[in-house]
Order: sequence, then structure tokens, then C-alpha cells
Amino acid sequence: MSALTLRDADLPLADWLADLAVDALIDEADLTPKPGLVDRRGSGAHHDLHLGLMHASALSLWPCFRQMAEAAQQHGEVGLPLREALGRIGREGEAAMLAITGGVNTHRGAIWALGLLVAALALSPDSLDARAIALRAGRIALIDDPAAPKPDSHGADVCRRYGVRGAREEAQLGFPAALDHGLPQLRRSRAAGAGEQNARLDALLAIMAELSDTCVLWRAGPEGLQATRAGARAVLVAGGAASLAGRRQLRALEARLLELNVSPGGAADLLAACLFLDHAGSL
Ligand SMILES: CC(C)(COP(=O)(O)OP(=O)(O)OC[C@H]1O[C@@H](n2cnc3c(N)ncnc32)[C@H](O[C@H]2O[C@H](COP(=O)(O)OP(=O)(O)OP(=O)(O)O)[C@@H](O)[C@H]2O)[C@@H]1O)[C@@H](O)C(=O)NCCC(=O)NCCS
Ligand SMILES: Nc1ncnc2[nH]cnc12
Repeated sequence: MSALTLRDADLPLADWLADLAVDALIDEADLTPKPGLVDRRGSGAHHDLHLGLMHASALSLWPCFRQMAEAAQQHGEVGLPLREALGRIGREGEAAMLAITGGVNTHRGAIWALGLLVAALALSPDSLDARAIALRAGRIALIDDPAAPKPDSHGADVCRRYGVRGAREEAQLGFPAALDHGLPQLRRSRAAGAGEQNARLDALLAIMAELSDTCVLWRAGPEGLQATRAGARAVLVAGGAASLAGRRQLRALEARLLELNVSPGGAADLLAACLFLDHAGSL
């Protein structure tokens, strides 16, 4: 049975997709212990973020996700008019987020990734295959938004400096870090009996082990990215978050990231994308 057939019949599709997106952001924020990131224990490598702010930011984005789904329903196909609408709604969503957080960037990458996925699912709500949704989202991301300001961001800066793929390219390729690494690991760890929280931590680590996270590169350069990837891989090789050896490696990874002042914010956004796709496809 699909998630859409289980949806409350009175709830419009766009509202339901916005619910799913906000749920995914709150589940990501609550997941604990995440190395370097805000979680139930504290602020990780951040001085200006805390769990309450992550929740408030996620909730403030509900209207943005609903409008994105409605825009996809209205336009009905991948194309420039939909891309322009999503760009406008996304920028308004960013402004709403910054107003709630007092100017702190909590969820810019998540608005981008989840916004594209919400729109892609709204375009074809009967097909809940995660890869098909992600590839449709990628086709939207490939269209240039003529109204977009020239990128002047941390991501654009490190992509130029180090020649890596950032959030834009990750989306354009159909979210390979989420589809090829995060989601398969989530399902493998669940199947192995890890328990839901450990399976989600393993999915985050699988993404961290592969992603060119521009948040990490911005704060700690290639050395930080290498430490993040190697440390995440070490936890998984040791048995993952459900094992004692994996937990030891996770503590070592957290200590190293805090020493380097690293926060894998891009990986956190892509974990939320995995949880959204997993939830949409499994009910
Ligand atoms: C295309 C955009 C995503 C803009 O991308 P760009 O790379 O130019 O801009 P950034 O501002 O750097 O935002 C990208 C955010 O994406 C996340 N991310 C990083 N790496 C990847 C990756 N490889 N793949 C996927 N996602 C990735 C990440 O988001 C998280 O980090 C944020 C905090 O980052 P930062 O501000 O750098 O924070 P700090 O380190 O704390 O800063 P300091 O304290 O050190 O100063 C946090 O928000 C997380 O979400 C990147 O930050 C897109 O945003 C865009 O074009 N938007 C315009 C509107 C639009 O068209 N919207 C369409 C909606 S569908
Ligand atoms: N849990 C988290 N902590 C810090 N930055 C984030 N960006 C997205 N989720 C985050």
C-alpha cells in the first residue's frame, strides 16, 4: 500500500507532503548522537544553533514546502515555469527561516533538497519509487533560474577553490549520496536489527563517508573533509552505531570533528532527504 493511499482523505496532497518534509527535518535534528551537529545533547560544532532553533526553523518551512508542492501540481511538468516558481518560493522560504532564527542559516541546503523532492513527488504522486523521484528532482535542478542572484555563498566559494561538487550538482545528479549510500545503509542496518535510531545514524555516516560536504570544506578545508570521511567509514567498518566497537569509533570521530570545528551540515540535509523518501515510499 502506498503512503498516498494511507493519507487522511481530507488532507490535501500539498499539506501532506509539507508534513512529511517537516517531519524529516525534525527527525534529523532529534537524531542523537550526531558528530559535530546539533542534536538532543547539544550544539555540536555550532555556537549559534541549538535544538529548539532547529525545530523552529523546520516548522517555519511548512508553508514553503506546501507552496512548492502546489506549484508542481499547478504547472504539472518539469520546465522553466516550475523552476522559476520554486526559486521564488525557495528564496521566500530562506527569508522566513532567517527571520525565525535571527539570521542564522539552519536549513538552506534542506530547503533546496527537500523542496526539489517535494515538487518531484507532487508532479507524479502515484509513483513512489525513491530513485525515480530523485531523478525527476534532478531534472528540475538542471534548469537555470534566470531570477537567481549570482551565487555568493560558502558553497560556491569552496566549489571554485577545491573543484568539488556542491549542493547544486548533488541535486542535479539525482542525489547520489542519498540514493546510493544513505538509503541503502538505512535499510541494511534496519535489516540487521540495528534499531531505528542506529540505522539512521549509520545512514548519516554512509553519506558523510562519500559527500563533498561544502560546510566541512568551508570550515576545515580538505584535511577536515578527509577526517570526516575516514572517521565515518571507520564507524561503519567497525560494525556501525549499534555495535560497541562502532560506538568507540563514533566517539573518536566526534572528538576529531569538534577539534577541527567541523559540522557536516550538508550530510545532515541529505539524511533528511533519505528520511523523506523512505517515509513517502514505505507507508
Ligand atoms: C543551490 C543552493 C543549494 C545554493 O547552493 P550553494 O552551494 O551556492 O550555497 P550554500 O549557501 O553554501 O548552501 C548550500 C547548502 O547545502 C548543504 N550542502 C553542503 N554541501 C552539500 C553537498 N555536497 N550536497 C548537498 N548539500 C550540501 C549545506 O546546508 C547545510 O549547511 C548549512 C549551514 O552552512 P553554512 O551557512 O556554510 O554554515 P556555517 O558553517 O555554520 O557557517 P559559519 O558559521 O562558518 O559562517 C545549513 O543551512 C544546512 O542546511 C550548504 O550550506 C540553493 O540554496 C539555492 O540556489 N537557493 C536559491 C533559491 C532556490 O532556487 N531554491 C529552490 C528551492 S527548490
Ligand atoms: N542537525 C544539524 N546541525 C547543524 N547543522 C545542520 N544543518 C542541518 N541539520 C543540522
